[in-house]
Amino acid sequence: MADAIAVRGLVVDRGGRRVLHGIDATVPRGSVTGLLGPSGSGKTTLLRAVVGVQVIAAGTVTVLGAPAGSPPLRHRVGYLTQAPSVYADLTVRENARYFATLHGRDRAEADRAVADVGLASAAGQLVGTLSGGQRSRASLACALVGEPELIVLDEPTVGQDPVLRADLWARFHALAATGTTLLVSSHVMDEAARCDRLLLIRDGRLIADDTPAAVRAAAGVDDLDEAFLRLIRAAEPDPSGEAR
Ligand SMILES: Nc1ncnc2c1ncn2[C@@H]1O[C@H](COP(=O)(O)OP(=O)(O)OP(=O)(O)O)[C@@H](O)[C@H]1O
Repeated sequence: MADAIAVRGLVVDRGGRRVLHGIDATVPRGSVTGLLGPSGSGKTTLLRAVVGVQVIAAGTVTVLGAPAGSPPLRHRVGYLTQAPSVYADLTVRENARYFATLHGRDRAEADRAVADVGLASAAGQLVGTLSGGQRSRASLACALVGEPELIVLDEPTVGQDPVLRADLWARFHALAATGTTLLVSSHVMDEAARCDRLLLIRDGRLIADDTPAAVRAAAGVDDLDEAFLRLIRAAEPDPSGEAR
């Protein structure tokens, strides 16, 4: 199966500082791949490079066979940023229908996207009056409504309760089963366990690119939380300055 994303030697500087140090990674089509790592490790920067909104210093990012951010990808890639990107003065339904129109989708598809994120009962509510978690789901509906082939989600489940989180993950896997590729960043380890593959990043370097089972095996523990801690510690330089 061809890869949906191929990242080769990706180097990114932000604010005069190197934040990605030569990342090599692939994301298979039709999978849910989790991007995990401590705060500030470079997850959002990597996602920005994949959707083509990040200036890069070196390397290549190929998405669905084309250079990241190139015009043919505009309707093929969906991106959910951490900051909600919906219109506060429109209702949830109006937002979804607006984004649906941009992608040549009809009203029924917009309404289905709203229902899929559990917002059917708030469809007529102004986005500006929603809770933070609801607003983030309204953004998610707008990112999904065009049915892009690749969906890049930056912490889509922050602020959601456990039942909603489980529903959203079921939705992600249902999309992957139809051939859609999802790349999802998260801080939450129980979400890592739900992924087909994991990319673990620390200080701008990839320290694991594998299945959850292989990550557990590599660390020698069953608990994914503990496995990540071990892999992160193993990648830390020891006091003599040598990598362990
Ligand atoms: N606009 C910016 N200007 C300068 N430095 C930035 C900018 N945005 C991010 N950085 C720095 O780049 C590094 C990586 O940030 P990034 O947002 O990619 O991390 P992250 O893993 O997504 O973090 P979090 O989990 O907290 O969202 C951090 O050190 C951050 O301070």
